[in-house]
Amino acid sequence: MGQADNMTIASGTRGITLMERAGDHVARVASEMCSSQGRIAIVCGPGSNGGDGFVAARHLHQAGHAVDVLLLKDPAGLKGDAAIAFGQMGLPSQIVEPAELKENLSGCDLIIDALFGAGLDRPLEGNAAAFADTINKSGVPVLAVDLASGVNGSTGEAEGAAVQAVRSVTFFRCKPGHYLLPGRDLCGDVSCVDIGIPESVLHEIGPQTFVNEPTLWRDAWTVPGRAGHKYDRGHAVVFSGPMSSTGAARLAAGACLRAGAGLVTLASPPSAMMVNASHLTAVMLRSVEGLEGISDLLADKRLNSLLIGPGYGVSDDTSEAVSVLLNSECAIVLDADALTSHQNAPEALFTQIKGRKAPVVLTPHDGEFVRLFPDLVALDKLARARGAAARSGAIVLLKGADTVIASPDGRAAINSNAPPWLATAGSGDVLAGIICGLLAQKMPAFEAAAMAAWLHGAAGVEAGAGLIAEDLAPAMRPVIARLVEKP
Ligand SMILES: NC(=O)C1=CN([C@@H]2O[C@H](COP(=O)(O)OP(=O)(O)OC[C@H]3O[C@@H](n4cnc5c(N)ncnc54)[C@H](O)[C@@H]3O)[C@@H](O)[C@H]2O)[C@@H](O)CC1
Ligand SMILES: Nc1ncnc2c1ncn2[C@@H]1O[C@H](COP(=O)(O)OP(=O)(O)O)[C@@H](O)[C@H]1O
Ligand SMILES: [K+]
Repeated sequence: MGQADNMTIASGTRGITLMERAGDHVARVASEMCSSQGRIAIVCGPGSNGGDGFVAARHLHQAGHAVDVLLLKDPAGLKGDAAIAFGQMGLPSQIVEPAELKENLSGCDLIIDALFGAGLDRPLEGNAAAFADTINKSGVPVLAVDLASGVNGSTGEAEGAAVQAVRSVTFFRCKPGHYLLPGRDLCGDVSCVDIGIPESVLHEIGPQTFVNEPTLWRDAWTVPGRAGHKYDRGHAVVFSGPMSSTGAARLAAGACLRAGAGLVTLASPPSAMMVNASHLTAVMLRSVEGLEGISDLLADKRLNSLLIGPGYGVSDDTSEAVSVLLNSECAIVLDADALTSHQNAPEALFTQIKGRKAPVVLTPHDGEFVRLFPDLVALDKLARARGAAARSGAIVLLKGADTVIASPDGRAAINSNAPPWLATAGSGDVLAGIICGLLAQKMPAFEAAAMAAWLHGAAGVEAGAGLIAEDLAPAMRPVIARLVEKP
Protein backbone atom coordinates (compact mmCIF):
# COMPACT_ATOMS: atom_id res chain seq x y z
CA MET A 1 0.00 0.00 0.00
CA GLY A 2 2.89 2.32 0.77
CA GLN A 3 4.24 1.72 -2.73
CA ALA A 4 0.79 2.20 -4.28
CA ASP A 5 0.34 5.49 -2.38
CA ASN A 6 3.81 6.71 -3.33
CA MET A 7 3.41 5.87 -7.00
CA THR A 8 0.04 7.65 -7.10
CA ILE A 9 1.48 10.70 -5.37
CA ALA A 10 4.52 10.69 -7.70
CA SER A 11 2.19 10.71 -10.72
CA GLY A 12 0.56 13.92 -9.56
CA THR A 13 -2.19 13.18 -7.00
CA ARG A 14 -1.46 14.87 -3.68
CA GLY A 15 -1.34 12.76 -0.52
CA ILE A 16 -3.91 15.02 1.15
CA THR A 17 -6.25 14.37 -1.79
CA LEU A 18 -6.05 10.62 -1.13
CA MET A 19 -6.66 11.26 2.55
CA GLU A 20 -9.65 13.52 1.73
CA ARG A 21 -11.23 10.76 -0.35
CA ALA A 22 -10.48 8.13 2.30
CA GLY A 23 -12.02 10.23 5.07
CA ASP A 24 -15.02 11.08 2.89
CA HIS A 25 -15.76 7.38 2.33
CA VAL A 26 -15.40 6.67 6.04
CA ALA A 27 -17.89 9.44 6.81
CA ARG A 28 -20.39 8.04 4.31
CA VAL A 29 -20.25 4.58 5.83
CA ALA A 30 -20.50 6.09 9.32
CA SER A 31 -23.66 7.95 8.23
CA GLU A 32 -25.16 4.66 7.03
CA MET A 33 -24.46 3.09 10.42
CA CYS A 34 -25.91 5.86 12.55
CA SER A 35 -29.07 8.01 12.53
CA SER A 36 -28.70 11.62 11.43
CA GLN A 37 -29.03 12.77 15.04
CA GLY A 38 -26.49 10.17 16.19
CA ARG A 39 -23.43 11.10 18.24
CA ILE A 40 -20.14 9.83 16.85
CA ALA A 41 -16.84 9.55 18.73
CA ILE A 42 -13.80 9.61 16.46
CA VAL A 43 -10.75 8.22 18.21
CA CYS A 44 -7.63 9.33 16.38
CA GLY A 45 -4.04 8.08 16.52
CA PRO A 46 -0.75 9.82 15.69
CA GLY A 47 -0.39 8.91 11.99
CA SER A 48 -2.32 9.08 8.73
CA ASN A 49 -4.99 6.70 10.03
CA GLY A 50 -5.83 9.48 12.50
CA GLY A 51 -5.68 11.87 9.52
CA ASP A 52 -8.49 9.97 7.82
CA GLY A 53 -10.40 10.33 11.09
CA PHE A 54 -10.02 14.15 11.05
CA VAL A 55 -11.38 14.33 7.50
CA ALA A 56 -14.30 12.06 8.43
CA ALA A 57 -15.02 14.22 11.50
CA ARG A 58 -15.30 17.35 9.33
CA HIS A 59 -17.72 15.67 6.89
CA LEU A 60 -19.84 14.18 9.65
CA HIS A 61 -20.06 17.51 11.43
CA GLN A 62 -21.13 19.17 8.17
CA ALA A 63 -23.78 16.47 7.78
CA GLY A 64 -25.22 17.45 11.14
CA HIS A 65 -23.84 14.78 13.45
CA ALA A 66 -22.56 15.56 16.91
CA VAL A 67 -18.90 14.54 16.76
CA ASP A 68 -16.31 14.16 19.50
CA VAL A 69 -12.73 14.04 18.29
CA LEU A 70 -10.66 12.19 20.89
CA LEU A 71 -6.89 12.07 20.57
CA LEU A 72 -4.45 9.46 21.82
CA LYS A 73 -1.52 11.84 21.57
CA ASP A 74 -0.68 15.56 21.49
CA PRO A 75 -1.64 16.93 18.04
CA ALA A 76 1.58 18.96 18.06
CA GLY A 77 3.28 15.69 17.04
CA LEU A 78 1.17 15.25 13.88
CA LYS A 79 3.11 15.32 10.62
CA GLY A 80 2.49 15.60 6.87
CA ASP A 81 -1.03 15.00 5.57
CA ALA A 82 -2.38 14.16 9.03
CA ALA A 83 -1.23 17.58 10.28
CA ILE A 84 -2.87 19.24 7.26
CA ALA A 85 -6.12 17.34 7.84
CA PHE A 86 -6.06 18.30 11.50
CA GLY A 87 -5.57 21.95 10.57
CA GLN A 88 -8.46 21.84 8.08
CA MET A 89 -10.84 20.09 10.45
CA GLY A 90 -11.93 23.26 12.27
CA LEU A 91 -13.49 21.32 15.15
CA PRO A 92 -12.57 21.08 18.81
CA SER A 93 -10.64 18.00 19.88
CA GLN A 94 -9.24 16.72 23.13
CA ILE A 95 -6.32 14.61 24.25
CA VAL A 96 -7.83 11.90 26.42
CA GLU A 97 -6.27 9.87 29.21
CA PRO A 98 -7.29 6.21 29.06
CA ALA A 99 -9.11 6.54 32.39
CA GLU A 100 -11.32 9.29 30.93
CA LEU A 101 -12.13 7.55 27.67
CA LYS A 102 -14.97 5.45 29.11
CA GLU A 103 -16.87 8.58 30.04
CA ASN A 104 -16.17 10.20 26.69
CA LEU A 105 -17.60 7.22 24.87
CA SER A 106 -20.71 6.81 26.98
CA GLY A 107 -23.82 7.92 25.17
CA CYS A 108 -22.35 7.77 21.68
CA ASP A 109 -23.99 5.79 18.92
CA LEU A 110 -20.89 4.96 16.91
CA ILE A 111 -17.14 4.94 17.44
CA ILE A 112 -14.80 5.50 14.51
CA ASP A 113 -11.52 3.74 15.24
CA ALA A 114 -8.85 5.85 13.52
CA LEU A 115 -6.03 4.88 15.87
CA PHE A 116 -3.74 2.76 13.69
CA GLY A 117 -3.91 1.26 10.24
CA ALA A 118 -1.20 0.18 7.87
CA GLY A 119 1.47 1.86 9.98
CA LEU A 120 1.10 -0.44 12.98
CA ASP A 121 4.66 -1.53 13.68
CA ARG A 122 4.39 -3.12 17.13
CA PRO A 123 1.74 -4.65 19.38
CA LEU A 124 -0.61 -2.22 21.17
CA GLU A 125 0.58 -1.55 24.71
CA GLY A 126 0.10 1.07 27.40
CA ASN A 127 -2.33 3.87 26.55
CA ALA A 128 -3.04 2.50 23.06
CA ALA A 129 -3.95 -0.91 24.49
CA ALA A 130 -6.09 0.74 27.19
CA PHE A 131 -7.90 2.69 24.46
CA ALA A 132 -8.66 -0.51 22.53
CA ASP A 133 -9.84 -2.20 25.69
CA THR A 134 -12.13 0.68 26.67
CA ILE A 135 -13.56 0.93 23.15
CA ASN A 136 -14.33 -2.81 23.21
CA LYS A 137 -15.98 -2.65 26.62
CA SER A 138 -18.11 0.39 25.70
CA GLY A 139 -20.69 -1.74 23.90
CA VAL A 140 -20.84 0.92 21.15
CA PRO A 141 -20.50 -0.37 17.55
CA VAL A 142 -17.13 0.40 15.98
CA LEU A 143 -16.32 1.38 12.41
CA ALA A 144 -12.59 0.88 11.79
CA VAL A 145 -10.61 3.01 9.38
CA ASP A 146 -8.55 0.70 7.16
CA LEU A 147 -8.11 -2.03 9.79
CA ALA A 148 -9.28 -2.63 13.34
CA SER A 149 -6.47 -1.04 15.34
CA GLY A 150 -4.02 -3.63 16.60
CA VAL A 151 -4.43 -5.91 13.57
CA ASN A 152 -1.34 -6.29 11.42
CA GLY A 153 -2.54 -5.73 7.86
CA SER A 154 0.10 -7.99 6.34
CA THR A 155 -0.50 -10.98 8.58
CA GLY A 156 -3.89 -10.70 10.28
CA GLU A 157 -2.18 -11.19 13.62
CA ALA A 158 -2.96 -9.12 16.70
CA GLU A 159 -0.18 -9.77 19.16
CA GLY A 160 -1.31 -7.19 21.70
CA ALA A 161 -4.71 -5.64 22.35
CA ALA A 162 -6.94 -4.96 19.34
CA VAL A 163 -10.17 -3.16 18.62
CA GLN A 164 -13.21 -5.28 17.77
CA ALA A 165 -14.99 -3.57 14.88
CA VAL A 166 -18.31 -4.43 13.27
CA ARG A 167 -17.23 -2.85 10.03
CA SER A 168 -14.05 -1.59 8.36
CA VAL A 169 -13.52 0.69 5.41
CA THR A 170 -10.29 0.04 3.55
CA PHE A 171 -8.77 1.64 0.51
CA PHE A 172 -7.82 0.45 -2.99
CA ARG A 173 -7.40 -3.25 -2.15
CA CYS A 174 -8.18 -5.43 0.87
CA LYS A 175 -5.15 -6.50 2.84
CA PRO A 176 -4.21 -10.03 3.98
CA GLY A 177 -5.16 -8.94 7.51
CA HIS A 178 -8.79 -8.57 6.41
CA TYR A 179 -8.88 -12.28 5.49
CA LEU A 180 -6.52 -14.01 7.92
CA LEU A 181 -7.58 -14.76 11.47
CA PRO A 182 -7.95 -13.16 13.94
CA GLY A 183 -7.87 -10.02 11.74
CA ARG A 184 -10.86 -11.20 9.70
CA ASP A 185 -13.05 -11.41 12.81
CA LEU A 186 -11.72 -8.20 14.38
CA CYS A 187 -12.30 -6.11 11.22
CA GLY A 188 -15.94 -7.21 10.81
CA ASP A 189 -17.57 -6.57 7.42
CA VAL A 190 -15.06 -4.94 5.12
CA SER A 191 -15.86 -2.37 2.43
CA CYS A 192 -13.04 -1.63 0.02
CA VAL A 193 -13.33 1.78 -1.64
CA ASP A 194 -11.65 3.58 -4.52
CA ILE A 195 -9.63 6.62 -3.48
CA GLY A 196 -8.11 7.25 -6.90
CA ILE A 197 -5.11 4.94 -6.82
CA PRO A 198 -4.87 3.66 -10.41
CA GLU A 199 -4.99 -0.12 -11.01
CA SER A 200 -1.89 0.26 -13.14
CA VAL A 201 0.32 0.54 -10.05
CA LEU A 202 -0.30 -3.19 -9.54
CA HIS A 203 1.68 -4.04 -12.69
CA GLU A 204 4.79 -2.65 -11.11
CA ILE A 205 4.09 -3.81 -7.56
CA GLY A 206 3.17 -7.34 -8.74
CA PRO A 207 1.33 -8.52 -5.63
CA GLN A 208 1.66 -12.25 -4.99
CA THR A 209 -1.07 -12.63 -2.37
CA PHE A 210 -4.63 -13.20 -3.52
CA VAL A 211 -8.09 -13.71 -2.15
CA ASN A 212 -9.18 -17.17 -3.24
CA GLU A 213 -11.96 -16.32 -5.66
CA PRO A 214 -12.96 -17.93 -8.96
CA THR A 215 -11.12 -15.22 -10.94
CA LEU A 216 -7.89 -16.70 -9.60
CA TRP A 217 -8.39 -20.13 -11.23
CA ARG A 218 -11.55 -20.13 -13.35
CA ASP A 219 -9.58 -19.92 -16.62
CA ALA A 220 -7.44 -22.90 -15.64
CA TRP A 221 -10.50 -25.12 -15.22
CA THR A 222 -11.95 -26.80 -18.31
CA VAL A 223 -15.60 -27.71 -18.71
CA PRO A 224 -16.02 -30.97 -20.70
CA GLY A 225 -16.29 -30.36 -24.45
CA ARG A 226 -19.25 -31.58 -26.54
CA ALA A 227 -17.35 -34.59 -27.84
CA GLY A 228 -15.52 -35.10 -24.59
CA HIS A 229 -14.50 -38.57 -23.45
CA LYS A 230 -14.12 -39.63 -19.85
CA TYR A 231 -10.42 -40.25 -20.41
CA ASP A 232 -10.09 -36.58 -21.37
CA ARG A 233 -11.01 -35.84 -17.76
CA GLY A 234 -8.29 -38.01 -16.31
CA HIS A 235 -8.11 -41.19 -14.25
CA ALA A 236 -7.42 -40.75 -10.55
CA VAL A 237 -6.43 -43.32 -7.94
CA VAL A 238 -7.16 -43.01 -4.23
CA PHE A 239 -5.35 -45.43 -1.90
CA SER A 240 -7.50 -47.04 0.78
CA GLY A 241 -6.34 -47.92 4.30
CA PRO A 242 -6.74 -51.38 5.88
CA MET A 243 -10.06 -53.07 6.67
CA SER A 244 -10.82 -51.03 9.80
CA SER A 245 -10.10 -47.61 8.26
CA THR A 246 -11.47 -47.41 4.74
CA GLY A 247 -14.07 -44.63 5.07
CA ALA A 248 -11.66 -41.73 4.68
CA ALA A 249 -10.38 -42.93 1.31
CA ARG A 250 -13.92 -43.63 0.09
CA LEU A 251 -15.03 -40.13 1.05
CA ALA A 252 -12.04 -38.77 -0.85
CA ALA A 253 -12.70 -40.98 -3.88
CA GLY A 254 -16.33 -39.88 -4.06
CA ALA A 255 -15.32 -36.22 -3.90
CA CYS A 256 -12.62 -36.82 -6.49
CA LEU A 257 -15.21 -38.17 -8.93
CA ARG A 258 -17.60 -35.32 -8.14
CA ALA A 259 -14.83 -32.81 -8.78
CA GLY A 260 -14.82 -34.07 -12.33
CA ALA A 261 -12.17 -36.78 -12.68
CA GLY A 262 -13.31 -38.96 -15.61
CA LEU A 263 -12.62 -42.17 -13.70
CA VAL A 264 -11.66 -42.89 -10.11
CA THR A 265 -10.20 -46.14 -8.85
CA LEU A 266 -9.97 -46.96 -5.19
CA ALA A 267 -6.84 -49.06 -4.64
CA SER A 268 -7.61 -51.34 -1.73
CA PRO A 269 -5.57 -53.81 0.32
CA PRO A 270 -6.95 -57.31 -0.37
CA SER A 271 -8.21 -57.59 3.21
CA ALA A 272 -10.40 -54.49 2.75
CA MET A 273 -11.87 -55.44 -0.64
CA MET A 274 -15.15 -56.72 0.79
CA VAL A 275 -15.89 -53.66 2.89
CA ASN A 276 -14.90 -51.30 0.07
CA ALA A 277 -16.87 -53.26 -2.54
CA SER A 278 -19.99 -53.11 -0.46
CA HIS A 279 -19.88 -49.29 -0.41
CA LEU A 280 -18.86 -48.31 -3.93
CA THR A 281 -20.79 -47.75 -7.12
CA ALA A 282 -19.39 -45.25 -9.61
CA VAL A 283 -15.94 -45.39 -8.04
CA MET A 284 -14.06 -48.46 -9.30
CA LEU A 285 -12.22 -50.84 -7.06
CA ARG A 286 -8.95 -52.70 -7.48
CA SER A 287 -7.09 -54.97 -5.12
CA VAL A 288 -3.53 -53.78 -4.62
CA GLU A 289 -1.13 -55.63 -2.36
CA GLY A 290 2.09 -54.11 -1.02
CA LEU A 291 4.67 -51.99 -2.80
CA GLU A 292 4.86 -54.37 -5.72
CA GLY A 293 1.12 -54.15 -6.20
CA ILE A 294 1.36 -50.36 -6.25
CA SER A 295 4.15 -50.47 -8.86
CA ASP A 296 2.10 -52.83 -11.04
CA LEU A 297 -0.92 -50.55 -10.78
CA LEU A 298 1.09 -47.46 -11.71
CA ALA A 299 2.42 -49.16 -14.84
CA ASP A 300 -0.92 -48.13 -16.40
CA LYS A 301 0.03 -44.80 -17.98
CA ARG A 302 -3.56 -43.64 -18.26
CA LEU A 303 -3.56 -43.01 -14.52
CA ASN A 304 -2.56 -39.40 -13.99
CA SER A 305 -3.49 -38.29 -10.48
CA LEU A 306 -2.99 -40.02 -7.11
CA LEU A 307 -4.06 -39.43 -3.52
CA ILE A 308 -2.61 -41.21 -0.52
CA GLY A 309 -2.97 -40.55 3.19
CA PRO A 310 -6.59 -40.50 4.39
CA GLY A 311 -6.95 -43.46 6.77
CA TYR A 312 -3.83 -45.08 5.30
CA GLY A 313 -1.99 -45.55 8.62
CA VAL A 314 1.18 -44.00 10.00
CA SER A 315 4.15 -46.26 9.37
CA ASP A 316 7.38 -46.78 7.47
CA ASP A 317 5.37 -48.83 4.98
CA THR A 318 3.35 -45.71 4.25
CA SER A 319 6.43 -43.58 3.58
CA GLU A 320 7.73 -46.34 1.28
CA ALA A 321 4.42 -46.40 -0.55
CA VAL A 322 4.61 -42.61 -0.94
CA SER A 323 8.08 -43.03 -2.38
CA VAL A 324 6.78 -45.46 -5.01
CA LEU A 325 4.03 -42.99 -5.93
CA LEU A 326 6.56 -40.17 -6.21
CA ASN A 327 8.52 -42.26 -8.71
CA SER A 328 5.56 -42.15 -11.08
CA GLU A 329 4.74 -39.35 -13.49
CA CYS A 330 1.36 -38.65 -11.91
CA ALA A 331 0.27 -35.52 -10.06
CA ILE A 332 0.03 -36.41 -6.37
CA VAL A 333 -1.83 -35.28 -3.26
CA LEU A 334 -0.21 -36.23 0.06
CA ASP A 335 -2.61 -35.85 2.97
CA ALA A 336 -3.00 -36.96 6.59
CA ASP A 337 -1.03 -40.16 7.38
CA ALA A 338 1.12 -39.76 4.28
CA LEU A 339 2.40 -36.53 5.83
CA THR A 340 2.77 -37.78 9.39
CA SER A 341 4.65 -40.88 8.22
CA HIS A 342 7.46 -38.54 7.09
CA GLN A 343 7.84 -36.73 10.41
CA ASN A 344 11.22 -38.28 11.14
CA ALA A 345 12.73 -37.54 7.73
CA PRO A 346 10.88 -34.73 5.99
CA GLU A 347 13.97 -33.64 4.03
CA ALA A 348 14.08 -36.97 2.18
CA LEU A 349 10.46 -36.40 1.12
CA PHE A 350 11.20 -32.86 -0.06
CA THR A 351 14.24 -34.00 -2.06
CA GLN A 352 12.11 -36.54 -3.87
CA ILE A 353 9.36 -33.98 -4.53
CA LYS A 354 11.86 -31.50 -5.93
CA GLY A 355 13.37 -34.16 -8.18
CA ARG A 356 10.13 -34.88 -10.04
CA LYS A 357 8.38 -33.05 -12.85
CA ALA A 358 4.74 -33.63 -11.99
CA PRO A 359 3.30 -31.57 -9.14
CA VAL A 360 2.75 -32.58 -5.53
CA VAL A 361 0.19 -30.98 -3.21
CA LEU A 362 0.60 -31.28 0.58
CA THR A 363 -2.54 -30.66 2.64
CA PRO A 364 -1.52 -30.40 6.30
CA HIS A 365 -3.67 -29.15 9.15
CA ASP A 366 -1.72 -27.36 11.88
CA GLY A 367 -0.85 -30.60 13.69
CA GLU A 368 0.57 -32.22 10.56
CA PHE A 369 2.35 -29.01 9.61
CA VAL A 370 4.36 -28.88 12.83
CA ARG A 371 5.54 -32.46 12.27
CA LEU A 372 7.02 -31.61 8.88
CA PHE A 373 8.07 -27.98 9.39
CA PRO A 374 8.70 -27.56 13.14
CA ASP A 375 10.94 -24.52 12.74
CA LEU A 376 8.32 -22.57 10.71
CA VAL A 377 5.47 -22.65 13.22
CA ALA A 378 6.40 -19.35 14.88
CA LEU A 379 5.82 -17.47 11.59
CA ASP A 380 2.52 -15.93 10.56
CA LYS A 381 0.21 -18.14 8.51
CA LEU A 382 1.10 -16.73 5.08
CA ALA A 383 4.82 -17.02 5.84
CA ARG A 384 4.36 -20.56 7.19
CA ALA A 385 2.62 -21.75 4.04
CA ARG A 386 5.04 -19.92 1.72
CA GLY A 387 8.07 -21.16 3.65
CA ALA A 388 6.81 -24.74 3.54
CA ALA A 389 6.14 -24.54 -0.21
CA ALA A 390 9.59 -23.12 -0.90
CA ARG A 391 11.27 -25.78 1.21
CA SER A 392 9.30 -28.79 -0.01
CA GLY A 393 8.90 -27.86 -3.66
CA ALA A 394 5.20 -28.73 -3.30
CA ILE A 395 2.03 -26.69 -3.35
CA VAL A 396 1.14 -26.41 0.33
CA LEU A 397 -2.48 -26.06 1.40
CA LEU A 398 -2.39 -25.16 5.08
CA LYS A 399 -5.87 -25.88 6.43
CA GLY A 400 -8.02 -24.03 8.91
CA ALA A 401 -10.86 -21.53 8.93
CA ASP A 402 -8.52 -19.29 6.91
CA THR A 403 -6.86 -21.90 4.68
CA VAL A 404 -3.79 -20.64 2.82
CA ILE A 405 -2.60 -22.17 -0.45
CA ALA A 406 1.04 -21.41 -1.32
CA SER A 407 3.24 -22.20 -4.27
CA PRO A 408 7.04 -22.51 -4.36
CA ASP A 409 6.96 -19.64 -6.90
CA GLY A 410 5.79 -17.29 -4.13
CA ARG A 411 2.08 -17.01 -4.93
CA ALA A 412 -0.34 -17.45 -2.05
CA ALA A 413 -4.14 -17.46 -1.87
CA ILE A 414 -6.22 -16.97 1.25
CA ASN A 415 -9.51 -18.84 1.36
CA SER A 416 -12.36 -17.22 3.22
CA ASN A 417 -15.61 -18.88 2.17
CA ALA A 418 -15.43 -21.91 4.49
CA PRO A 419 -18.17 -22.13 7.14
CA PRO A 420 -17.28 -23.55 10.58
CA TRP A 421 -19.57 -26.51 9.87
CA LEU A 422 -16.64 -27.90 7.89
CA ALA A 423 -14.89 -28.66 11.17
CA THR A 424 -16.19 -32.23 11.14
CA ALA A 425 -14.59 -35.64 10.78
CA GLY A 426 -13.77 -36.52 7.20
CA SER A 427 -14.10 -33.02 5.83
CA GLY A 428 -10.36 -32.86 5.11
CA ASP A 429 -10.54 -36.20 3.28
CA VAL A 430 -13.17 -34.71 0.99
CA LEU A 431 -10.92 -31.71 0.31
CA ALA A 432 -7.97 -33.95 -0.58
CA GLY A 433 -10.23 -35.89 -2.97
CA ILE A 434 -11.41 -32.70 -4.68
CA ILE A 435 -7.80 -31.62 -5.29
CA CYS A 436 -6.98 -35.04 -6.73
CA GLY A 437 -10.00 -34.81 -9.03
CA LEU A 438 -8.99 -31.40 -10.36
CA LEU A 439 -5.39 -32.54 -10.88
CA ALA A 440 -6.73 -35.49 -12.89
CA GLN A 441 -8.29 -32.87 -15.20
CA LYS A 442 -4.79 -31.47 -15.67
CA MET A 443 -5.35 -28.25 -13.82
CA PRO A 444 -2.08 -26.65 -12.71
CA ALA A 445 -1.53 -27.62 -9.08
CA PHE A 446 -1.73 -24.18 -7.43
CA GLU A 447 -4.99 -23.42 -9.22
CA ALA A 448 -6.32 -26.94 -8.49
CA ALA A 449 -5.61 -26.62 -4.77
CA ALA A 450 -7.09 -23.11 -4.64
CA MET A 451 -10.21 -24.12 -6.57
CA ALA A 452 -10.61 -27.19 -4.35
CA ALA A 453 -10.49 -25.11 -1.17
CA TRP A 454 -13.08 -22.76 -2.64
CA LEU A 455 -15.36 -25.61 -3.83
CA HIS A 456 -15.04 -27.24 -0.42
CA GLY A 457 -16.07 -23.99 1.29
CA ALA A 458 -18.90 -23.34 -1.16
CA ALA A 459 -20.16 -26.91 -0.74
CA GLY A 460 -20.05 -26.36 3.02
CA VAL A 461 -22.23 -23.27 2.62
CA GLU A 462 -24.57 -25.15 0.27
CA ALA A 463 -24.93 -28.12 2.64
CA GLY A 464 -25.37 -25.70 5.54
CA ALA A 465 -25.75 -26.12 9.27
CA GLY A 466 -25.49 -29.64 10.59
CA LEU A 467 -23.52 -30.98 7.63
CA ILE A 468 -21.37 -34.09 7.82
CA ALA A 469 -18.59 -35.03 5.42
CA GLU A 470 -20.90 -37.29 3.36
CA ASP A 471 -23.04 -34.25 2.51
CA LEU A 472 -20.22 -32.37 0.80
CA ALA A 473 -19.87 -34.24 -2.49
CA PRO A 474 -23.62 -33.98 -3.29
CA ALA A 475 -23.53 -30.28 -2.32
CA MET A 476 -20.77 -29.67 -4.86
CA ARG A 477 -23.18 -30.26 -7.72
CA PRO A 478 -25.11 -26.97 -7.62
CA VAL A 479 -21.87 -25.16 -6.85
CA ILE A 480 -20.21 -26.58 -9.96
CA ALA A 481 -23.35 -25.90 -12.00
CA ARG A 482 -23.20 -22.22 -11.03
CA LEU A 483 -19.50 -22.05 -11.94
CA VAL A 484 -20.27 -23.50 -15.37
CA GLU A 485 -23.09 -21.00 -15.98
CA LYS A 486 -20.96 -18.03 -15.04
CA PRO A 487 -18.94 -16.99 -18.09
N1 LIG B 1 -1.12 8.62 1.37
C1 LIG B 1 -1.31 7.65 2.18
O1 LIG B 1 -0.35 7.03 2.61
C2 LIG B 1 -2.69 7.31 2.63
C3 LIG B 1 -2.86 6.74 3.86
N2 LIG B 1 -4.06 6.50 4.38
C4 LIG B 1 -4.20 6.14 5.78
O2 LIG B 1 -2.95 6.11 6.39
C5 LIG B 1 -2.81 4.96 7.20
C6 LIG B 1 -1.38 4.64 7.37
O3 LIG B 1 -0.79 5.77 7.96
P1 LIG B 1 0.60 5.73 8.70
O4 LIG B 1 1.60 5.08 7.86
O5 LIG B 1 0.86 7.11 9.16
O6 LIG B 1 0.34 4.76 9.91
P2 LIG B 1 -0.75 4.73 11.09
O7 LIG B 1 -1.54 5.97 11.14
O8 LIG B 1 -1.43 3.44 10.95
O9 LIG B 1 0.19 4.64 12.38
C7 LIG B 1 1.48 5.13 12.39
C8 LIG B 1 1.81 5.85 13.66
O10 LIG B 1 1.50 5.06 14.77
C9 LIG B 1 2.69 4.74 15.50
N3 LIG B 1 2.52 3.35 15.95
C10 LIG B 1 2.54 2.23 15.20
N4 LIG B 1 2.27 1.15 15.95
C11 LIG B 1 2.06 1.61 17.20
C12 LIG B 1 1.74 0.99 18.44
N5 LIG B 1 1.57 -0.33 18.52
N6 LIG B 1 1.61 1.74 19.55
C13 LIG B 1 1.76 3.08 19.48
N7 LIG B 1 2.07 3.74 18.34
C14 LIG B 1 2.22 3.01 17.22
C15 LIG B 1 3.82 4.95 14.55
O11 LIG B 1 5.00 5.22 15.21
C16 LIG B 1 3.29 6.13 13.74
O12 LIG B 1 3.45 7.32 14.46
C17 LIG B 1 -3.63 3.93 6.49
O13 LIG B 1 -4.01 2.90 7.37
C18 LIG B 1 -4.80 4.77 6.01
O14 LIG B 1 -5.77 4.86 7.03
C19 LIG B 1 -5.23 7.06 3.71
O15 LIG B 1 -5.31 8.39 4.15
C20 LIG B 1 -5.10 7.02 2.24
C21 LIG B 1 -3.85 7.66 1.78
N1 LIG C 1 -13.69 -23.34 11.82
C1 LIG C 1 -13.57 -23.72 10.54
N2 LIG C 1 -14.10 -22.95 9.58
C2 LIG C 1 -14.00 -23.32 8.30
N3 LIG C 1 -13.37 -24.43 7.87
C3 LIG C 1 -12.82 -25.22 8.77
C4 LIG C 1 -12.88 -24.90 10.15
N4 LIG C 1 -12.23 -25.88 10.81
C5 LIG C 1 -11.79 -26.77 9.89
N5 LIG C 1 -12.14 -26.38 8.65
C6 LIG C 1 -11.84 -27.09 7.41
O1 LIG C 1 -12.29 -28.44 7.52
C7 LIG C 1 -11.32 -29.36 7.01
C8 LIG C 1 -10.87 -30.27 8.15
O2 LIG C 1 -9.83 -31.08 7.70
P1 LIG C 1 -9.00 -32.00 8.68
O3 LIG C 1 -8.50 -31.20 9.84
O4 LIG C 1 -8.00 -32.72 7.87
O5 LIG C 1 -10.09 -32.99 9.25
P2 LIG C 1 -10.37 -34.52 8.93
O6 LIG C 1 -9.05 -35.20 9.04
O7 LIG C 1 -11.32 -34.96 9.97
O8 LIG C 1 -10.93 -34.62 7.57
C9 LIG C 1 -10.22 -28.49 6.43
O9 LIG C 1 -10.44 -28.26 5.06
C10 LIG C 1 -10.34 -27.19 7.20
O10 LIG C 1 -9.84 -26.10 6.45
K1 LIG D 1 -7.97 1.78 12.54
